[in-house]
Amino acid sequence: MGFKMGIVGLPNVGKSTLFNALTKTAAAQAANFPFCTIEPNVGEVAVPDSRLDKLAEIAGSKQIIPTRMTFVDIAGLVKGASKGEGLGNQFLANIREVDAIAHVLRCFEDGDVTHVEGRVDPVADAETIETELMLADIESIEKRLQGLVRKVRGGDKEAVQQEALLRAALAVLEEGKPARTVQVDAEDAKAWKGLQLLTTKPILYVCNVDEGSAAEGNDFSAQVAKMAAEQGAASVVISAQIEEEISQLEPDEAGMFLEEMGLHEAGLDRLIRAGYELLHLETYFTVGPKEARAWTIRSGTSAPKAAGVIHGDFEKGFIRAETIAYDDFISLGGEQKAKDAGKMRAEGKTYIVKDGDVLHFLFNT
Ligand SMILES: Nc1ncnc2c1ncn2[C@@H]1O[C@H](COP(=O)(O)OP(=O)(O)OP(=O)(O)O)[C@@H](O)[C@H]1O
Ligand SMILES: [Mg+2]
Repeated sequence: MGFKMGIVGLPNVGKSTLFNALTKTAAAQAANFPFCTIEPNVGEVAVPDSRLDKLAEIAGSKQIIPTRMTFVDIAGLVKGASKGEGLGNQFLANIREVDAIAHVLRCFEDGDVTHVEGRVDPVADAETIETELMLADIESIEKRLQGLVRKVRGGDKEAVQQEALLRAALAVLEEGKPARTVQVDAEDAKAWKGLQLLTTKPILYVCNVDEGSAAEGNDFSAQVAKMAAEQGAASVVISAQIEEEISQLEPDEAGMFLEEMGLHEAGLDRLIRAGYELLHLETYFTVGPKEARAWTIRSGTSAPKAAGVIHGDFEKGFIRAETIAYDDFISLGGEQKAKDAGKMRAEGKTYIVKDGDVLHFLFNT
């Protein structure tokens, strides 16, 4: 499965710098010129979770394997992109494939780093990008509606449902609002998601600030936070440049550096967690002497589906999940002690896995 966040924004705002920091590589070329990135860069990032270390310590696990999330560094978008300006709309398709958008906004002043609009104004930049995504959605909806005409006439149920959803999206888009403002009934949720409209993707605004503002943010990031709150979106403050420097350091060096900067944790950890929350993701654990491992599920996932994240056979042959809540595992001192205290539950097919559950699956082969 795996969840994907797309890093989106105007050219030269620090997207590739952020990507390199996240993936602790220099895989993406980051440089002070617009349209530096053309082909998307894809990387997997470990999701930080201190619970995993505690579980491993108690169980004496030899290996710790965090769960992962994919980030995609996408080429810069400009005004008119949906009409072929800049690098055009070829890479709007890259955005279509992601589950959520990390929208990087330039919140630093630096005369040496070119801003494509010649001024620093993150709220206006956000609107520019959102407008392009809305225009791209309108264009793709109009095309798709034409393609559906025949099937709808023929009474094809799926086509009728799609048409209704596309029209609902088009109505709000034509009022200048993103498609995510459409209220969708539960029975349409799956078809709605299947439309892959760009402006239905949840957004995390990433305020890329100067070094000195990494701890507290600045006026620009405050404006973004206000805008995000009005939209019901999330925002984080980060200095991509510093994060890239930190990502090159050894862990204890990085800790000292963070303290000097007045930061409690790397901004990247906050960003990854915010992405996780944005997608309503949760973690369960498998813990043994060999390894302690974290796995990602959507909140509300049943035990067999959760088992399927590890292996399809686990889902198909699912019998039950021996379950210990994280707090019980920790406070009682491990699996055996939790079992002795009657805190290991046998959960069946209808059990909804909870964040932090320590699971052991029993299955037929
Ligand atoms: N917080 C920051 N403070 C100062 N300079 C920064 C900051 N973040 C990034 N930069 C600089 O901005 C320039 C552009 O960065 P980067 O190449 O990451 O942008 P990009 O958004 O990927 O651009 P493109 O869309 O062209 O691929 C680089 O010179 C980088 O060092
Ligand atoms: Mg780039």
